[in-house]
Amino acid sequence: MTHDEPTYGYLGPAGTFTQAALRGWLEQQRRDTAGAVRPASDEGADATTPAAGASTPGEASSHQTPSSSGAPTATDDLVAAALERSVPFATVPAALDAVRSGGVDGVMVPIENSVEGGVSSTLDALNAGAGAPTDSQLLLVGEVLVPITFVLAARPGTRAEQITGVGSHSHAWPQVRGWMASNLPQATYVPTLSTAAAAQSLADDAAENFQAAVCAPMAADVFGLETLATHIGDNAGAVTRFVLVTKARDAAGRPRTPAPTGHDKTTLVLYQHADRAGGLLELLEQFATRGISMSRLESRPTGEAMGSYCFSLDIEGHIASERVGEALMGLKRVAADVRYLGSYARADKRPVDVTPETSDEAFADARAWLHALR
Ligand SMILES: O=C(O)C(=O)C[C@]1(C(=O)O)C=C[C@@H](O)C=C1
Repeated sequence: MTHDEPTYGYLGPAGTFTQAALRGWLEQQRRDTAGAVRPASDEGADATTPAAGASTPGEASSHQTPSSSGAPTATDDLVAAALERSVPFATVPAALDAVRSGGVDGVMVPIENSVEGGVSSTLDALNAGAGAPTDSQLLLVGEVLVPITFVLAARPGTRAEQITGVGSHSHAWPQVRGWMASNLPQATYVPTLSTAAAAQSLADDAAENFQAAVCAPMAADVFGLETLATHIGDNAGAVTRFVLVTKARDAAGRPRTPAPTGHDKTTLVLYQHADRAGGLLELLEQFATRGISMSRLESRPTGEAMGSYCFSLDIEGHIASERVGEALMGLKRVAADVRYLGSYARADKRPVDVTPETSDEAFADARAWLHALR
């Protein structure tokens, strides 16, 4: 993009949880850059480098912090303006394509839910471009956690007994299945592209085979629906994790990986050479021997043949650290393909746990020792 201020996309329409995640990420960026205080790092973060994410769309600014009085501030205005410029996309692949083509600078997409697990469509769409030429590769540069609260919404005046179908996103429905079985057993599920898309169809009188939507409270507001029931999620603590995706390189050809913060994670996709006993163990050993903890691991079909899988995973630590770098080199030797999807700050800011024998210093000492022997 050539304009000064970045433009973001999200899985839309307005009122999705993904839009809420984008708002949360923009607010966090503004707080971080306004505060401009770097956390102490165990992973090579350097007090002179910009805060994580500042090299991504969102950009550093010297604007004031939000006021404690609650009065609107310049920071609030900037977030509101960024949201105003943001673009809804009907599907995750469409949103990622817009980043690749330069139509937007970054997009927020759902990747993992605490009840339903990985969002397969996102994992597959991210991986689809990861083996592509460098100029169309994508990079994860940040994450956001959003607590999920569902409502049942319908056109004003709709009565419960008139509801024979309920529209929602495929990841939302399993999170309310118990409530539906107890409260609307007659209703069948109708899949929609997002929770807010179901609400929008009702508002537009375009819903086919459903009279109510499972969506965020915000979507019911945006589309002028009546809320028939609140807090209908089966798990009150449900959380969805979203990631901000940009192009791997900016217009000047610089890599966009944000600087280490000391509380980073790295997302990878690994391919085995051939299915054989201990194949996955061989990949995971690369992390274990370097004291690297994993926070997500799932297998996804490669689509090439029955039983052919790759592994999508998140590990603790930043690619700039010695231990993660060494693990990636180890993987490069033993795996058929290693796809790096990004290193970025954890939303919960939990510091990476580094033991003395896996610290950057320990790796540097060992290398110096070997060098002296050779
Ligand atoms: O449909 C939405 O509102 C979304 O933002 C998508 C999505 C998802 O893909 O998991 C996000 C959070 C909820 O868990 C359900 C749906």
